[in-house]
Amino acid sequence: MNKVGLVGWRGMVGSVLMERMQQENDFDNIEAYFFTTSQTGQLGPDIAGTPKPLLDASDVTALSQMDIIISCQGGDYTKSVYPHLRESGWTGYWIDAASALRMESDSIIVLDPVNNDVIKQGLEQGVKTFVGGNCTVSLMLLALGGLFERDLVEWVSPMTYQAASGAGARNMRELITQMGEINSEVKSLLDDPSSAILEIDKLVAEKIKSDSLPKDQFGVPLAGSLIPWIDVPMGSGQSKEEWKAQVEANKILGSSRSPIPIDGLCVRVGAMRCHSQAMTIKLREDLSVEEIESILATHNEWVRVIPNDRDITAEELTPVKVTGTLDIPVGRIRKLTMGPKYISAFTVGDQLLWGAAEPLRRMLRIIID
Ligand SMILES: NC(=O)C1=CN([C@@H]2O[C@H](COP(=O)(O)OP(=O)(O)OC[C@H]3O[C@@H](n4cnc5c(N)ncnc54)[C@H](OP(=O)(O)O)[C@@H]3O)[C@@H](O)[C@H]2O)C=CC1
Ligand SMILES: N[C@@H](CC(=O)OP(=O)(O)O)C(=O)O
Repeated sequence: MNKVGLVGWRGMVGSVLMERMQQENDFDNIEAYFFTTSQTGQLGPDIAGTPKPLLDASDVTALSQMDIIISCQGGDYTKSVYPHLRESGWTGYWIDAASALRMESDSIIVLDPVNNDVIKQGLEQGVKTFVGGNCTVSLMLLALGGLFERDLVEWVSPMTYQAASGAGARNMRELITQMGEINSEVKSLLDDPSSAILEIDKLVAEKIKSDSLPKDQFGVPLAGSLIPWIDVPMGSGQSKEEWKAQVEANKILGSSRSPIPIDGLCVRVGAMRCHSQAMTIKLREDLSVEEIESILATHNEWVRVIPNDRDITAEELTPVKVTGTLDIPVGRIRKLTMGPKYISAFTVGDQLLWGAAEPLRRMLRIIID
């Protein structure tokens, strides 16, 4: 059995990965070793047989005993350990959630329902580094996979509504705390049906703007508001999150032709762990909505086309419906007034599952099966 080293297993992405690996009995097919950056020697998780002491995640000699390493520890860890490990002569498989190695020429961004052929070809050619894609990119490609597969997309402009989880566990806590504090501020007025809504609104606005609202993580309020910027600025005027859409999507697709333009604005909203995206798409052909729906629905087993109906959309095409599942609903598909080749679509996906952990878990299975 392959020796598999797990780094970052107790973080948010890592915990979701552990859960999925248990659900799919992946531990039956590997010899698991748990590493840590902060708890060396402490007893590891009760996941894969008898708990063993945790190994030091900075110990290149210990890491190099592994056939496969999966890291959900983050980009700083990858940058500090990966080069030394490779320099030491280690030729095992490195599977990573962090963005650090995504655009390297000797790595493949993994999303096997979309680029299984690229992955298989890479394995045959001896590629050993496989990285999960940015969450919004992976979720968009799973939703629109059918159109990309048939080369029907001339360009896409995704406008995102990204959940707090993308910024980390502490940010999720901060969002809920903000929500609670805002509610507390007007609780007695809310309980009184005859109270004036404008008074409630005034107090809520004052609370959101006040210094007493906790905002150490996001820097500004998120509850009752939104943040139209994610990650650092690029010289192009894009945020880094926006820049990733085109470069990563085209790398995943492995297209040999000139890159498909993919660009839009990325916005943080007060959802917990599901990212949503409203997309304007220019197709290369004038297809009927029925044809488009059929192409999308048959691409992979997780995508679900939601009819462009008000009640069904409100029930099925929301973060609340999708959270904790591998479903990728895509709806609001209709022709736009700009012309017959312009369509809209809206999609939602769990950014910790398909957006982070699941592509890594599936890559492990591709290697070991
Ligand atoms: N959050 C996201 O949406 C996505 C994240 N990623 C990538 O995954 C990386 C990890 O992200 P994420 O899982 O959110 O990071 P977390 O902050 O949840 O976990 C990272 C590490 O922090 C350490 N840690 C310290 N205190 C705790 C604690 N109380 N509970 C759990 N872990 C603790 C753990 O390392 P140790 O056990 O060694 O101390 C853990 O592996 C990111 O840096 C990013 O590169 C990729 C896609 C999406
Ligand atoms: N940047 C994403 C989460 C993330 O970790 O992305 P990446 O894996 O590309 O660094 C978000 O904030 O929603």
